Amino acid sequence: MTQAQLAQGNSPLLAVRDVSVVFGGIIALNGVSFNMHKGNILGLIGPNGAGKTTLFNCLSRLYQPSSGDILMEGASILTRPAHKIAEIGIGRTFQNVALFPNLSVLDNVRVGCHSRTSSDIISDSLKLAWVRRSEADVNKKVHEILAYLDLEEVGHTVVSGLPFGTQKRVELARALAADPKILLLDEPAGGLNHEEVYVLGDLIKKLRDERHLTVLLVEHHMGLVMSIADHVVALNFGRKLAEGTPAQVQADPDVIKAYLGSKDQ
Ligand SMILES: Nc1ncnc2c1ncn2[C@@H]1O[C@H](COP(=O)(O)OP(=O)(O)OP(=O)(O)O)[C@@H](O)[C@H]1O
Repeated sequence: MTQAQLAQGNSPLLAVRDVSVVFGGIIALNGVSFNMHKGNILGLIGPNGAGKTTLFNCLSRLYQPSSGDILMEGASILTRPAHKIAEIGIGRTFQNVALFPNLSVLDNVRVGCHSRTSSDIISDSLKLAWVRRSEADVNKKVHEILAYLDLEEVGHTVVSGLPFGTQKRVELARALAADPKILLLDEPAGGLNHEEVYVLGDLIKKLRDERHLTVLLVEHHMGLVMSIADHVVALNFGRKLAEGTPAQVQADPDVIKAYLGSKDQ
């Protein structure tokens, strides 16, 4: 058990309970359960078609499980629509980046703050004092996040003109702007070069250590997962194959077999 788990009495921040997802005749997830503990990085791995994206989409509420439950701080998230998950502290990034390409970096990150501000059209148009205060707070926060992620220099640049690696960092900045407790990262290393993956790994660890974020990382890049995850869950054919520390999962015969194929093949 990690220090973080000991400190919180081992009750999970997020609990996946016996989750199954069936698409027509295909069982994409079959009774998957695991816990995510505060301040941990959890790596979700598995070969192609294992069910990682399906589970990620359940956590971000794009898919509704056919059975089972997902609890955040003890309360089910399954009644919440996808556009309301930021309010309960779940942030996400997308595999292929889903920013507003024609807006600046600053404006994209401002959008992320929106889920945590409570303005309305009348207060906005009258520029009431509390709206002005809230705008100032948003600007302060956006600049703090850009500085944290080393994006200040490109703050006024339109996103579509930026390299892919930088766009991924902008997406991370937008997710952080909503003050998430849990950050769901969908293949963040996809499309990055060796050096960028290394920098990304350091950044994710920094978010855990300095901002006390809990991170779920769906990733094919084994080097990244095994070097930064506190806990790893391996899926195969929709079932949980193994879980434990990176070293335990890497040494698990069923995991090795799933990745390499059996000797008979
Ligand atoms: N919308 C869908 N409709 C029908 N079947 C689906 C759907 N989404 C996923 N599946 C099936 O569910 C299974 C799990 O797929 P999923 O995409 O979750 O796996 P994955 O581990 O993310 O794979 P990859 O690493 O290739 O992205 C696969 O058999 C897939 O074909």
